[in-house]
Amino acid sequence: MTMLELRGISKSYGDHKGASDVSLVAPSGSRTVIVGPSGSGKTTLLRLIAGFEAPDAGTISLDGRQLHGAGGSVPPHKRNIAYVAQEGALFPHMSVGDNVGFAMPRQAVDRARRVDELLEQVGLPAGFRARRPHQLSGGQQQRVALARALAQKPDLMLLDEPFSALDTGLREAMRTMVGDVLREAGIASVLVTHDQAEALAFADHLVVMRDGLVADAGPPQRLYERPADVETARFLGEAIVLPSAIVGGVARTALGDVPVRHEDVARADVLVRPEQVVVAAQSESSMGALGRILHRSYRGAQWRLEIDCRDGGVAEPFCVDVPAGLDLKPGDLVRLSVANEAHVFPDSPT
Ligand SMILES: Nc1ncnc2c1ncn2[C@@H]1O[C@H](COP(=O)(O)OP(=O)(O)OP(=O)(O)O)[C@@H](O)[C@H]1O
Repeated sequence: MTMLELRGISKSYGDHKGASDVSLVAPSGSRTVIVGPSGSGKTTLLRLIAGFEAPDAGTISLDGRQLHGAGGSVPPHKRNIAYVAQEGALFPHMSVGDNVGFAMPRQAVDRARRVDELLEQVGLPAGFRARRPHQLSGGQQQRVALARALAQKPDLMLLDEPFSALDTGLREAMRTMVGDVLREAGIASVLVTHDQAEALAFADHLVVMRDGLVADAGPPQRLYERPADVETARFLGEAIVLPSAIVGGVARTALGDVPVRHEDVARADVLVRPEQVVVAAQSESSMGALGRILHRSYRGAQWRLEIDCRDGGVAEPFCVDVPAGLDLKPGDLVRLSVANEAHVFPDSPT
């Protein structure tokens, strides 16, 4: 079932196009992530969904109820949508308890109990209720902002880069916590981020934006493994793009023959992810394409090798992680092959 539906949404700021004819369908109860480079239109889309701005064209509906369209626009406070911004945006002059209880009637008898429950839900002790925002760390402020948003009992939670000010470890912990809290509360969400790893980890429905347009959308695994185009592939991770001919379900590439699901064509671009590349010392194997190690960097359990296979026909050097036990150094020659199926880009030249 469809939860959120945007049809033909456009929004310009003077000559700048924030969003161009965006259509997007988020499934019911989903955790949708909008990801894209800076300036691609992610925040614009979120603000249009929240109702902070009106689109120049198009319709927006939530659970079958039209929020914006020919019939007019529902004001933001009547959309029952919560918005958590990058910095949390807590009211600085109010206590944590008053921030969280902001949307609750002041005289409600169970207000204090409900505030404590919400604080507990986001992992904060009830003792924090009397503190002011400046007495909290960045992560704690984000937890309070989330509790305040949950207090609204929204139909949809919009999260605009809510973890970007946090350091890596805390960021991951917060992301997991937010995902769990939203799942338990049964609240659908749309998260905006420019971080592809975060997008892949949080999403069950991923939307990649570029220049105000939706470049690709679907389950994250599908987008990572079978992206619509080369730019999306590169945005979501390291991508080795190999021109090839396809004959009988096999792509003839510079890194050897690779099975593909595609009809025969004389020329197609094939995507190989680095984790599919098998690297062996030249002394160990005489099979596969020949490459040379340009650099290596230590990553604890692995080495990241930058490999040059331009003589073999791969246009650019690429990086592959190998187990730390594999003693391969810059200058060494290696044999390369590809494991598993590869993806053929649908817009490949034929
Ligand atoms: N209020 C505004 N006035 C003029 N131009 C705007 C306004 N808001 C956004 N834009 C422009 O619209 C485009 C999309 O901006 P938006 O903030 O949606 O991008 P974004 O993908 O969220 O970027 P970031 O990751 O840097 O936050 C940009 O070119 C931006 O300069």
